[in-house]
Amino acid sequence: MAMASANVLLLPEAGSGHLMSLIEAGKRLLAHGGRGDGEGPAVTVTVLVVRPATSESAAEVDAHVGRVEASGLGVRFHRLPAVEPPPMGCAAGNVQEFKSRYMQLQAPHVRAAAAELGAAALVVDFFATGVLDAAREAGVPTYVYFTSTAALLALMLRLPALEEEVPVDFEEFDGTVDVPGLPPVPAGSLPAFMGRKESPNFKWFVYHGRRFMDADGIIINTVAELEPALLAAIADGRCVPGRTAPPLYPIGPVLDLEDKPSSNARCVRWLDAQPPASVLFLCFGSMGWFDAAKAREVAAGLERSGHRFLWALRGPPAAGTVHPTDASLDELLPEGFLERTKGRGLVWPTWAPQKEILAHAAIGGFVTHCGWNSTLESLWHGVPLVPWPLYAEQRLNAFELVRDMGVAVPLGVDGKRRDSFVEAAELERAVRSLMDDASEVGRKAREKAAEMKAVCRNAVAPGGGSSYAALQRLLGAIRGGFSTMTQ
Ligand SMILES: COc1cc(-c2[o+]c3cc(O)cc([O-])c3cc2O[C@@H]2O[C@H](CO)[C@H](O)[C@H](O)[C@H]2O)cc(OC)c1O
Ligand SMILES: O=c1ccn([C@@H]2O[C@H](COP(=O)(O)OP(=O)(O)O)[C@@H](O)[C@H]2O)c(=O)[nH]1
Repeated sequence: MAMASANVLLLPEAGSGHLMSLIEAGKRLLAHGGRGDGEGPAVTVTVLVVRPATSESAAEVDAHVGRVEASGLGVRFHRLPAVEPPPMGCAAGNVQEFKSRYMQLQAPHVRAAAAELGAAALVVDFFATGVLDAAREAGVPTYVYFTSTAALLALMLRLPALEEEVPVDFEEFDGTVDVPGLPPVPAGSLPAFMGRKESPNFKWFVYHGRRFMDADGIIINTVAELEPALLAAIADGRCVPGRTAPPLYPIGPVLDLEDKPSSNARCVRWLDAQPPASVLFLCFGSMGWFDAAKAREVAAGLERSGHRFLWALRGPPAAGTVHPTDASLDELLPEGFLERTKGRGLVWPTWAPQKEILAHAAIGGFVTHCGWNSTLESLWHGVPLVPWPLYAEQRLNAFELVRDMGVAVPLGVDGKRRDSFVEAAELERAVRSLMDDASEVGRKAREKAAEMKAVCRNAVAPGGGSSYAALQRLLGAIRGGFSTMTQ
């Protein structure tokens, strides 16, 4: 008798960044799934869409879901009923708690959807471990999809023990923290929201760290060869001694890398006229923005460095929103800056076509907020980095890029006394150290980035690649569990 397709349900966090990443992973499952032994595909993928709590986020999610639906790739969508958000806004300081509680409230609807849609497996965002029990009760094997690094995963697995081991709050701790697989991590490189142990955000990350161990597997957007020591430490049980970690599936880089027609944006055309590897690109993710005080330091640092640059500069979000606005250059930049740097620099005051820019031969370095997607995009194109972390887990990413992977040169960011502030002289120093031909530090970072480009591309190559193989193992596990369920 022919076997039915295994329907894999995906539960992304209710916002567009994590949703896009999980949908990309879903596309890979579909593409690798192949044909079943009947007429249809071996695997189908259905995204459970959680209604975001804000209208800003809902509009983004609707737009992205609409695009994927229209693409005809076969990803299906199932909208979960609306739930009343937890009684708190998305105010600064409680974001991790809000996301975790909001996802936990979806549990009854996830269980109902699993029954209605006939789930072979459920893959949940890392903010959604609060639905694991409901999935287990419904008898559905459940995997966590981790959108960030193996370093953050190792830290979160270690967090319940670290909470006991470190006698004070991390924000008051001057020492280093042991994350197996990383050099000792200075407390200042831990995510800021982990600063106080009594904060709900910290407690939720401890909770998620514990719950990851209950999953049937952890799918992670990294490449085995990018973070080998960390993945080995997790798999060998060094993060949670005495317990066997769930199987790990490093399937990255999970990025939307399809060839798209050129955007023909003016900033890309401007790059066409620049020499190879001569331009420094500065861009700070979907939520990074600068006030005039910070922007003036950047302008002065770039001007004094003498290097070419393309700077995607955004201004503060409008009241009640999280996304930056287009920059008002007159308000943010020092007088005369644009005239003085004309020809060797371009300030781009709106959303930039980042992937196309990083792919351009003129780009020689990237000053980044260290968002993990931006980092992977940079490595995919072999572009070395200058890390300027701003929010979420980015301080840890910055530490790993410099100290572990060696693909970045260090930048002194004052995150303790001043909110991620960088002095002009420090930026100038870091830019020179990456971009000057004579810089030994820069040469090493460029070499490492080129090595990582090869690593990323080899990983997804059909047949021998490590990410390709991890996807095959994952599909085998899902299909194997499914055939047992349907016998
Ligand atoms: C990784 O730790 C955190 C990530 C986030 C976070 O959450 C998030 C939620 C959304 O609904 C939409 C988003 O765009 C988004 C982005 C985001 O941070 C970025 O996530 C990327 C992965 O997709 C990547 O890891 C970047 O480095 C992050 O900057 C939020 C958070 O606390 C609020 C985290 O601790
Ligand atoms: O001006 C911009 C800013 C960001 N991005 C894209 O937005 C994503 C940002 O994801 P990341 O994980 O780096 O950071 P986040 O914005 O989620 O903090 C990446 O794919 C970038 O290419 C972009 O295309 N243009």
